[in-house]
Amino acid sequence: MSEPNKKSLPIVLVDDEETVLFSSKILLKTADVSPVVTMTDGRNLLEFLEEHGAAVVVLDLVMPHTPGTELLPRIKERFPEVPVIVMTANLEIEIAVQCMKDGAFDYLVKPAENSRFISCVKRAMELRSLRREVGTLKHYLLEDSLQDTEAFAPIITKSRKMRAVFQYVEAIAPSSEPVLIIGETGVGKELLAQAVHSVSHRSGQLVALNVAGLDDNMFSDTLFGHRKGAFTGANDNREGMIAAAAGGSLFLDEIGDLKESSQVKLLRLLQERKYYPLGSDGYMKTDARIICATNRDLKGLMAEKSFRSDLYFRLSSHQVRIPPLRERKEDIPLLTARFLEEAAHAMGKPVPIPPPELFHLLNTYGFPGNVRELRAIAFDAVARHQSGVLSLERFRESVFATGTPEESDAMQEEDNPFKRMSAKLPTLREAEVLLIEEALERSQGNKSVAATLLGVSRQTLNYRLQQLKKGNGGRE
Ligand SMILES: Nc1ncnc2c1ncn2[C@@H]1O[C@H](COP(=O)(O)OP(=O)(O)OP(=O)(O)O)[C@@H](O)[C@H]1O
Repeated sequence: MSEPNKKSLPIVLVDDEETVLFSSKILLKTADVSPVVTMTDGRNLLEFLEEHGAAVVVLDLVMPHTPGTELLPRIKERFPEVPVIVMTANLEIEIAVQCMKDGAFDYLVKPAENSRFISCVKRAMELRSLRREVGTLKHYLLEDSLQDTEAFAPIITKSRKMRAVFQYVEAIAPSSEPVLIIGETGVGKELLAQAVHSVSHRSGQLVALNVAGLDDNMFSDTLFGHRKGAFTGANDNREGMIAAAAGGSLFLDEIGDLKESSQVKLLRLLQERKYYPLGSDGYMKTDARIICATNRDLKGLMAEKSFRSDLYFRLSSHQVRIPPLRERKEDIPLLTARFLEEAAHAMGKPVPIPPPELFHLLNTYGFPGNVRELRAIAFDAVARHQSGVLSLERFRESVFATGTPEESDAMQEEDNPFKRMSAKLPTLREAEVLLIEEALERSQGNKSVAATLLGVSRQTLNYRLQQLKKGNGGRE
């Protein structure tokens, strides 16, 4: 059966006794299980499932028109993904065995104990949601397609790795479990968090909070809000961000920097879906989906005991890693073109033409600041540009000569290859050969780019190459 949409699928109760239906519906509602649809006649069931689908079917076995024993095999044949719980007043072990053979999820004897009934329905719902997720994942992996391209439109990419990320995000969209987005700084985690929210079509809004640097009180107050008089200066009730995210998503950025005392509170929120505003004895409930992101190594932080492992495991039910830009270089031209255009519009200049060798040059670079760094480089180049074709030299300066002071120091101390040489230094000629070879390799043989990397003109590089070929290393 095709999934009709991503809304919550109903729990369908089928029983000829209206009173049983009524009390079961109320019972499920009080346990937060909804939506519930009831039917007194099993003859309409298959048609209903065809049209609306179901999370779970609870089926009475003894009914006048179509007994549950007849319906069960037909449901399993046409809708194998829907778990069916069968109920009967008679405890007949042979019927139970037959139902389980026919694919029933579980078997309950009427009148079923309330807690057993609820837990059975909840387990069946979990199974259904897993089947739904696996089904969607399979569909994406086989079809390589996205249903909601709009949601991902702000993320510019043609990388297969990113496409796989989108497919995964779409597959987990209906789930209400948290999502953890990891990746280096500037890879686009916040953009992806927005896409996770858009693709899940929740009715509420996306509310974002950067938790780095928040002490525990600030974290609790910002997230959970407070009641009037909770502390000095709390003159009014204030709603927290979690309330603003009702029906939507809460994005917690820099989660690796969350203080340990706040980690406990977040864990409780995730587990119980409840929170206490500061100064309140009564709890509030939330249905907001939690999306977290970090560029820190959470496993490393767990090993150092600065990030709780129970929180990590709770957060990472759905984990998404965004690859760094150097692992998807095919995105560099697209992103550069977009950023040059954006920069030109922002600065009221005509969109500049990138020089043909630009992408070779950019491909040689590792982009530690990822897309954010590329964006900054493009904006800087446009700011300094006058007209026509952009100067490759401008990019070279941005890319290779704008290391931070710390980076320059590190270069002197650690990365200077000569410092590590215990034996004799290479001669100038040897060093020149090595440098030229390395530049040509990095630029994949493109001489203009190699020359730019070496800080000389193409003519000079050609001249040096000719001299080296002749074997005189440039001696006149
Ligand atoms: N694929 C992309 N297409 C367009 N813009 C992008 C893309 N990826 C990132 N950006 C832009 O790069 C900048 C950084 O992205 P973002 O803030 O999402 O990164 P981040 O991974 O959350 O970084 P940090 O870890 O430092 O918070 C933003 O201006 C964002 O719009």
